Amino acid sequence: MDIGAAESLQYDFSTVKAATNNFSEENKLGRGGFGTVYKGKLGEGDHIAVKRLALDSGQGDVEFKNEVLLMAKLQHRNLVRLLGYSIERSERLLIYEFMPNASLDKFIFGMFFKTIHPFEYHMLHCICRIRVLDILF
Ligand SMILES: Nc1ncnc2c1ncn2[C@@H]1O[C@H](COP(=O)(O)OP(=O)(O)OP(=O)(O)O)[C@@H](O)[C@H]1O
Repeated sequence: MDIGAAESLQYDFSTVKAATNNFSEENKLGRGGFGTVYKGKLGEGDHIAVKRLALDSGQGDVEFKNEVLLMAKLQHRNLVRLLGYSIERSERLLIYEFMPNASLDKFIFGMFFKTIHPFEYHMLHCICRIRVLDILF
């Protein structure tokens, strides 16, 4: 793994915590198989979506950073960008660009892929979270 590249994607945990108003209920966007997602805003910058991974993932730091690096390298106009990650003790956060119409993507993705196995569905959905607005308009 390119440690330098991984470190450059790392966000300060307290900054992300503050950006999501301390992971407040009001900032909650939804919950998936791996944890809860919160809306946040970094300073005067764009909105972000922060996935707070469930604490019992059992994944080591190196594996986690490897996956983040891999996901961050996947860039396409119809893929939601992973901006970075944050780690503090057992806490792991994934920071994505915010998609205003995220709830629609599940519906559309489901229409196309609902016949495949749930695990494959989950993996595909993780990789291909669709930028619904881009596709529809
Ligand atoms: N980048 C994002 N921008 C805006 N909302 C998001 C974003 N990512 C996730 N969400 C919201 O958070 C919810 C949970 O997302 P998450 O990716 O954790 O799980 P999921 O897609 O519902 O299921 P799975 O865990 O099986 O992938 C989504 O349904 C969506 O409403």
